[in-house]
Amino acid sequence: MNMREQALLDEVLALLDDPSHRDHPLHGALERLYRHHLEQRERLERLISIADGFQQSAQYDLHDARHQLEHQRRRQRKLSRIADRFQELLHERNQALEDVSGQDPLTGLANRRRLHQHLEEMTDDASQPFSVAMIDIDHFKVINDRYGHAAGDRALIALAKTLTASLRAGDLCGRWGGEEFLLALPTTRLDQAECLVARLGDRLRQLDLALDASGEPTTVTASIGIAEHQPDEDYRDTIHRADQALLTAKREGRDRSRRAG
Ligand SMILES: Nc1nc2c(ncn2[C@@H]2O[C@H](COP(=O)(O)OP(=O)(O)OP(=O)(O)O)[C@@H](O)[C@H]2O)c(=O)[nH]1
Repeated sequence: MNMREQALLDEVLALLDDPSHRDHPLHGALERLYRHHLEQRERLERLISIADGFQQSAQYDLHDARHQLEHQRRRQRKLSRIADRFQELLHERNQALEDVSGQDPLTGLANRRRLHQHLEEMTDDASQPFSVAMIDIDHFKVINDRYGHAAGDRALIALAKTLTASLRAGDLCGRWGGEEFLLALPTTRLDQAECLVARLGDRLRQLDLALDASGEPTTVTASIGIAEHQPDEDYRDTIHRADQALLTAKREGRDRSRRAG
């Protein structure tokens, strides 16, 4: 209540208390008005105090909710860090297992590590010539884009099967990475390797990957680079030459093989 209001009320109360005004005709009405005003003021103060209470409790609730939300967020961030680390560990472990087993997990073919070991052994046996062939499936990205990654995986498995089924005993087919395969062909001169690779190219071309829902055959072609190991050559250099020949095959239009010089 402000001071002016209080002064007015004091004045009214003094008038009401003054015995000389007791018989005044407006005395009763003024007294009722005064009491009514006091009651109204009391009610208003109660309402204000209830509203204050509500506001305070709402502030507490809001503060509490913010606190809980922040706590939840911190927990979520921590959990997601743990999950990420767990994924990393799992990945590292799988990688380690894959390395040890020497097997590509998708196709079951020899992995890159195993191919290295194998070629190193072949190089050590200096009495035997050998050739390598690097095979890269043409436009494989289109398969993934058109039919999805899972279908792409199925296609790689089917291609790997076709490759291994077409090889001679003693030949090794491995997955060099992605949609690239490497053949290690013992006791094989470049001409023989070229014949073998031509046969493989035909088989791959004829393979229906059966990915199209309409029943239309899905086929692919491959580009292949071949190189014969040279005496005293590091097998990595032989692979490099096969890779260069493969690039030439790609450049010259794909679906063909090229010999390394
Ligand atoms: N589904 C699946 N796709 C793979 C895998 N590894 C590699 N790829 C895909 O193979 C495709 C390779 O694409 P590019 O390197 O552009 O080669 P490309 O489309 O075959 O074209 P060219 O080699 O130039 O004829 C990419 O779409 C990769 O995602 C795999 O393990 N699974």
